[in-house]
Amino acid sequence: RHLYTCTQNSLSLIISVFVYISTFYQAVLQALEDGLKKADADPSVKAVMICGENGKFSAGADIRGFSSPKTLGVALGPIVSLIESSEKPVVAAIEGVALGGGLEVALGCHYRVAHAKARMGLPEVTIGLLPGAEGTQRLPRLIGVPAALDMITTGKHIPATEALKLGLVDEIVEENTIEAAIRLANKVIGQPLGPRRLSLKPVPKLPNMEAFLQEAQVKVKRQARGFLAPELCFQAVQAATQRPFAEGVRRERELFQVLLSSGQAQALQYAFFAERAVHRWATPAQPTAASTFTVAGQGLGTMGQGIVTSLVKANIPVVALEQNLEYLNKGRKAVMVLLEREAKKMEGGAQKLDFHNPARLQFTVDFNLLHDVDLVIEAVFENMALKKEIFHKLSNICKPGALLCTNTSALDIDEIASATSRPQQVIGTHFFSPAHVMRLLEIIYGRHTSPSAIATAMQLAKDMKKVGVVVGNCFGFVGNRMMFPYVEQAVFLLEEGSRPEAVDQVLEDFGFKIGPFRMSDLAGLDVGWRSRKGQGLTGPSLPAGSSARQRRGQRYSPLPDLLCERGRFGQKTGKGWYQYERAGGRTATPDPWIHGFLSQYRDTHRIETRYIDQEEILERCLFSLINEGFAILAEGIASGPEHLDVIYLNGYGWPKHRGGPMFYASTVGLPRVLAKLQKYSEAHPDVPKLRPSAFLKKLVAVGNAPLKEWMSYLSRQSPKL
Ligand SMILES: CCCCCCCC/C=C\C=C\CC(=O)SCCNC(=O)CCNC(=O)[C@H](O)C(C)(C)COP(=O)(O)OP(=O)(O)OC[C@H]1O[C@@H](n2cnc3c(N)ncnc32)[C@H](O)[C@@H]1OP(=O)(O)O
Repeated sequence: RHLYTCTQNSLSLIISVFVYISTFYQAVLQALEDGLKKADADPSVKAVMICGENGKFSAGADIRGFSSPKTLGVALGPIVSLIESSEKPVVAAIEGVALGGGLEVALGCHYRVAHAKARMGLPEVTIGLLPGAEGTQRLPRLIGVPAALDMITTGKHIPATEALKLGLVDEIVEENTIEAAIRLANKVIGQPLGPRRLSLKPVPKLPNMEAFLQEAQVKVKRQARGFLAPELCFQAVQAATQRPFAEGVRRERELFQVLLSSGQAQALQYAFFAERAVHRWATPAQPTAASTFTVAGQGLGTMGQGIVTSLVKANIPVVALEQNLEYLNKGRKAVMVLLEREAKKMEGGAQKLDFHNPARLQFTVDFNLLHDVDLVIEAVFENMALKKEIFHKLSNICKPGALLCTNTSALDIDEIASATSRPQQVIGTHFFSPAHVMRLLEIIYGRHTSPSAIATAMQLAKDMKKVGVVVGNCFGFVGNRMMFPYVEQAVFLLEEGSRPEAVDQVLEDFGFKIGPFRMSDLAGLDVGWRSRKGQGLTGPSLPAGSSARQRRGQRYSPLPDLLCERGRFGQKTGKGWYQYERAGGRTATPDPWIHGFLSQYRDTHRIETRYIDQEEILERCLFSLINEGFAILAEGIASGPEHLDVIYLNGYGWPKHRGGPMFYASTVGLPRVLAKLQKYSEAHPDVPKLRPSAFLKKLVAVGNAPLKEWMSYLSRQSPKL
């Protein structure tokens, strides 16, 4: 909004462009263009400095504006060229963030000065696009192909210190960035600008450029699994290595248009805002212990270790408790290994991990040390009796205001709370494994959980840099409840004639990192087996005379139980739905034993084997999961479809470029989802999860309502959501 220019010795005017989350970026671009032209034409102006406002350079374009193609990055390209071609040195003063179009503007400048705390990146790939304002052509010329490819295909934000090492910025400062940029501008007045114009520079050569690119392309393709943007980002950078600048820019624009019309960009942009909408979710109450928790982690198994590690990473003081010294020492060792690893990753960054200080992290077997903590996260074995015993003890020992959280993936929060004298302070916190890596935290409120307890758990998620999603209490909550019918269909498909590798392949082609059978093998088949035994579906508590393939009048497949009875627990035993090179091995190979076992099983149960095509595999698995999502919304277990999508994107490996299951359903079209469910349900009348939910039917009946209107068709919402 202001134009300062540097005269020989004094500062008179600076362009200050604020494009942080602005919906007016067209106006900003115009102002930038006008200001530059004015500065160029004014002989009293000797140099130009571009900065942001309020300590932020630019977060790039307003993502909401991407729905109208005319207002896109391509409009920025000529302005970046204009900056670069200026006859007066232009210096970028980068504070806060320089992202996307913001960083492309900085790349057009002849010099870049950054504050030590600034972050830079080209995150377009994460919203399904590529840097379309010549960034894919300038960045490799500045920092080389490997580093540029890494930044552009991952979209990662890098700290200023790393940017300096890469040569992305010329200088970093701890104090006033703008003054430093002006100093630099004054210093370079009169120096030749040719060598500072990135479009004129060759892309730095690599001795093995072709081999490097080939390898990089394979890696990008492997990781992308149908997600177009990383591959097209790669192609744009590759063009920089093969063509002159202007031709590279033309290629960049072509690829940008492909992405824009792919549908994937819309899905990713939906996901971006869905995550923020879930973050914004608030109860009328305030958190009781915001940001000053002392947390006790109870139980140092795999989950507990991850939870303690993420608490320490979040700079929250932790008391880690185990039931005996043997388990404590084992847990402590594992936590220390994780923390050392995390500390290494953070080396060179602004933040240090403080975990050798007993005031920050303490290990104990003494329950009484929990007396003063603000919040406890219990992470013991998934067993109701054990959890109730612990909650009873916690309720007696912890101070009156302390929040009691249980890490459970399916158990009833109300029943756990009933063991305490303070059910209003009991809440479920479902972490995902590995808990120090996975961002999702399902926060489950019970019948008596108070709004301030929910607010405190949300605050905890925020402090731990996790995506907290508040949901109601039901078996499996949201994520696992939707997962059950998906896995159930996968197993039914095996009964009917498919193979684990065929089902997995279809879902991996859809974009999941691993299909349901690889996932079961990884998680351990015994986990579900234990749960089914607990529910009386298999094992000794199964009533005598039960039919092998029916439970409570519904279709049931005993296949996973039969595998467990044979000791096939998955990766840990070297055999499950696949075979592995050894117990604990990770390379899954189709197992002829399983194929033989399945055909014998079909013979025994007189099931006619049939060929099942990819469409049926995909639809039965995904539509049954989505159908459950509609039931969850109708029951008021979640606030809206965005919440379900955020859970699936952050906790269940749902491919981001498909926007989440409910968004996906909206792109397929609800009438089609309904018609397919009806068809499969008629073919399998004993499978209730294929019966279309009443809410889905209603949305179709009102004319395929758009996703953002779905909730308005429900009369009942949970009072706590
Ligand atoms: C001086 C230089 C001039 C430069 C001119 C640039 C003109 C650009 C022209 C063309 C460019 C095209 C390419 C692009 O730039 S694509 C966009 C690339 N940028 C991004 O992807 C950044 C996305 N945002 C983030 O990563 C984060 O929001 C961050 C900026 C790091 C801030 O994080 P945090 O502090 O955690 O805050 P939130 O994420 O919660 O965001 C706060 C609210 O702001 C909304 N937001 C953020 N970024 C954008 C955006 N780019 N467009 C629209 N809205 C954005 C976000 O939704 C939050 O709002 P709400 O809670 O209401 O949803």
